[in-house]
Amino acid sequence: MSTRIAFLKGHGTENDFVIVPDPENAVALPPAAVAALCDRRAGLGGDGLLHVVRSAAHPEARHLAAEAEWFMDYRNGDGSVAEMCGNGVRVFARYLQHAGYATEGDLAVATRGGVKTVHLAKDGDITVGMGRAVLPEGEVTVRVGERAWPARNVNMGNPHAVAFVADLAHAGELRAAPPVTPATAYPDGVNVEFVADRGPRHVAMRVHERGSGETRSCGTGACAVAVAAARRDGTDPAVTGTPVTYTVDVPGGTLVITERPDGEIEMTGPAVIVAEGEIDPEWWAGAAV
Ligand SMILES: N[C@@H](CCC[C@H](N)C(=O)O)C(=O)O
Repeated sequence: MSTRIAFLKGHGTENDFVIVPDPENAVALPPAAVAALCDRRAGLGGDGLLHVVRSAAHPEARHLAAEAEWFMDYRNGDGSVAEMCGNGVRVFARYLQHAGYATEGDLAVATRGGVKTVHLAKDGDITVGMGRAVLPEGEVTVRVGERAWPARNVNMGNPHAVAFVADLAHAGELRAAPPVTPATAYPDGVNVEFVADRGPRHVAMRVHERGSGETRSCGTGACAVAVAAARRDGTDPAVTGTPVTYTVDVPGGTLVITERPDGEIEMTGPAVIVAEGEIDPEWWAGAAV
């Protein structure tokens, strides 16, 4: 008898994900199978995949099982592994609520970027504690065609290069990853954000995600942008002693990011479950080869 594999589809500010619930870590998900599921024409389609596993059942998260029952095994659309996904962790929590594994209140979720606390309300937006940003020394440069911008290196568990631009259209079509130099700043690749001002503590961004291409939102990217904007604007909460909140418009909606004087960052935004079903076993048999 063939294995039946369940899936759901969800999104957070239109950063969309295939969700594979697999509490006991019984489903093999090689990169080719992930890429096939995320394919927008021949698969289900998604910027990435959320593999929902009990921490105790996953070798990368077993040590976190006492802190967080669930592990977000996040994969990019090309099948590569990433440390963290800010929109993904909200959608992950929404799935746990939808499936009856979580109720209202605070929920700890293990990720490769550490344990994150998600605040679940009955409905409405979801807030997640994203932890602290790390800002490696040294400027980096982002290039698109003839244009080049100095950019801020911000690590939100995953790597980002944040470039402030006069016009988001200057990022062009973003069909390929924009070159970022020096390459040594990002040995594992980088997510690139282009940011334009919209008003006081209000910016808009576009993003080219490592392993996914241009997406309509990136939660860790929006946090990196808020952190870079606060340093640029003189509102760094570690310096002023006052929390600062930035509204970050993305092509798929709006995220609200607050950084506190101790460096802790909270992000609030929507998380939606769109559909659920079962993967055709015959298709699945061919997907991973
Ligand atoms: N869309 C995500 C980030 C997903 C991972 C990223 N592509 C990477 O490789 O680091 C988010 O919402 O944070």
